[in-house]
Amino acid sequence: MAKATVTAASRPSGSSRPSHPSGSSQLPELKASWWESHSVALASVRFSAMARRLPAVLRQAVTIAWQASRRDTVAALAFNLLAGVATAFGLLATRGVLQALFAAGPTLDRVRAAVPSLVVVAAATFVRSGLSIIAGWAQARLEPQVLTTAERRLFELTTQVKLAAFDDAGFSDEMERARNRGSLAVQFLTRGAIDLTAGLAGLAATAVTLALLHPVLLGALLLASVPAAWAAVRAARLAYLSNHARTSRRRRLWMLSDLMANRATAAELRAFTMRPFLLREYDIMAGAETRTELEVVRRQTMTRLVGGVFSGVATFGVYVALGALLVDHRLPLAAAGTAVLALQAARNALALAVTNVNRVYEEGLYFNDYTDFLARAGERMPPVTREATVRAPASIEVRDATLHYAETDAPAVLGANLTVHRGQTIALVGENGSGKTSLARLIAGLYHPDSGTVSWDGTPLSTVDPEDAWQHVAMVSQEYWHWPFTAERNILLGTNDAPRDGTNDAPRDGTNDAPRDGPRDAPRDAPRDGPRDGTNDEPRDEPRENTHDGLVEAAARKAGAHDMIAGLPAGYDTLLSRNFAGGQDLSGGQWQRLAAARAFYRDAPVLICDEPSAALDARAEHALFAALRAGAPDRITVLITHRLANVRHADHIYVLHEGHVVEHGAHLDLLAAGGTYAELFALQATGYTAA
Ligand SMILES: Nc1ncnc2c1ncn2[C@@H]1O[C@H](COP(=O)(O)OP(=O)(O)OP(=O)(O)O)[C@@H](O)[C@H]1O
Repeated sequence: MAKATVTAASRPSGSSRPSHPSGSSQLPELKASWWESHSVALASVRFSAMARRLPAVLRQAVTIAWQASRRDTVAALAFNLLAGVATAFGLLATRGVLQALFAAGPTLDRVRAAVPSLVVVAAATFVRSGLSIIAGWAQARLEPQVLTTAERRLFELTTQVKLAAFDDAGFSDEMERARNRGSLAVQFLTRGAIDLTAGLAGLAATAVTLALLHPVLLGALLLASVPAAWAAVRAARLAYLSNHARTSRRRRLWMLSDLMANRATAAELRAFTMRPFLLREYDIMAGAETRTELEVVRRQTMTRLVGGVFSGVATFGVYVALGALLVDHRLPLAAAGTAVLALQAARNALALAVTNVNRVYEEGLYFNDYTDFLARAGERMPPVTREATVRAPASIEVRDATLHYAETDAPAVLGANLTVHRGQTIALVGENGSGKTSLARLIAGLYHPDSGTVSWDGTPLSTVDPEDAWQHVAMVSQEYWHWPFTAERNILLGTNDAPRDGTNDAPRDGTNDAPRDGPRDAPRDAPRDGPRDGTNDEPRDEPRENTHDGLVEAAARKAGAHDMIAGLPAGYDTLLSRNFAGGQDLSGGQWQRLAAARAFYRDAPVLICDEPSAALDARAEHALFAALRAGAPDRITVLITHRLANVRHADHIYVLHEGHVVEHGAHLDLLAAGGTYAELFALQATGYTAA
């Protein structure tokens, strides 16, 4: 039996409370993220800088569209460009029509002379419409593919970045922006880029026509475009800046709305009469939000007004130039008539182009958040270290391990040392915040220590692909998620077995090397003995060890969850989420049983149980620990619990205080040592024995 060791540790000092100014929100200010200064700088660029930026944004949009579908990208761009060419043909043919009509001679002869050009005009109009429709079709096909590509890329990274990334306060903000707006921006940007192409193609067509009619008209057209483009870009920038400034307020509003209209908070909200406080917070946030929005709308309207006035003046100037050329006899009447039509078409094309310059610029800013997040997340990927591989470990050794979470001063774990062999159970105990969960995360390879090592069979986890290690870990964590899947899928989570409902996770190789009693890959539609809806006449007393269903059921039984699941309306097939039609919810203890069943099903050689019985009733707790003890000889078990009666069977107990291991040893040795463990144990025991 190991000797108990007791070391000294200092006690925590007192804490101070933040004070809140009265009359303002009592919710603390959300922290600014790294990207804020970056994107403010980006959003306040001048018109010229924006124009320089557009090609790069467009190139990025086309690149992502290209990745989504080459065929549709080419089709959308090419058909829009061809439609522009058809527009130019149509306009030039119009000049032929007007020339023929304005020529001298009898009306019938003039009309006859105009017919060939009229046919070209009609054909050009027909072709242009057809090309635009096909381009629109390609664009409509492209957009959902682009969105899927962008989202898929995002989720590939968010599910793979180091767990430590989530401890960075800015990361969730960045992720939210990229997820909520950034991915959508990719779709809008693609739409904007293609519409901009269409607008520019139309503009180019009319510009070519005007240049052929008279070069001066081209200059006039360009001059007329500037005010409208300026107004559009400025309005977009105002919208972006206001949106950007409102992010943290909107998040708070969202949080408040979730607190006030949520089943989970409804009871506590009432019992603690929190309604006035929450409504007041809402009023403060929503009031500020509305004021900001109204101010933005006012400034946008002013901008558009100024842009409109200048645009009108510029257009008037163009018509004056046209009139002067006509009076000067430097432009024939037919050409002047064509120029009027071309200018009309140019105005439409310009409106399309300007609207989409606006959109592309604005979406480009959001898109930038998306690409920046991808880059930032890419930096936080686990290192691709395949120097070594790990198999189911026979021993785990922690040497002088220290762990600091991001942006915290005090280490969560400080110089921890422990060794555990297969067949052993170690228990981590200590006060709240003493570092138990953090140490368990190090053991599981979810975090790597800042200094020191965690080795499995002598291989440091920092040198292996983390997924290699996680395949050998099962975890009943303190804060397990209520996965909105069926009861069965909740037990199967993350394993390579296919559920009967076909919502299988992507298969992973070698989920578990440890031999199991029965096959884990039984076919999805393996014959079932009877209904699983809980109305079965013949209760399934004996698990069918060698079938897929049998293994799920056996795990549920070990966790004391089978009877509960069998009693659900559709048994193992019951959806455990009230968000779905026919979905059910479970009590806290029932969810915890399910979490334990998941760990038993995974049957991994390393089992981490972090407060696995916190919500269980006494009988269920007793059964759970009996099941854990029964499986202990085949695995390494790490047990964290505040109920010390449950750790007395552990082979070795580690007592933590402020990240230090301050005592360790077997139960009886620690009692004999008379340290913190003995004190806490006696305290709990008194609770049961006191009269
Ligand atoms: N993700 C995190 N980011 C920053 N600090 C964290 C994080 N997780 C834990 N901590 C801090 O690290 C310290 C140790 O936390 P840990 O969860 O390991 O304690 P614990 O002993 O498991 O506590 P409990 O008994 O309450 O579960 C605490 O001070 C906690 O505030």
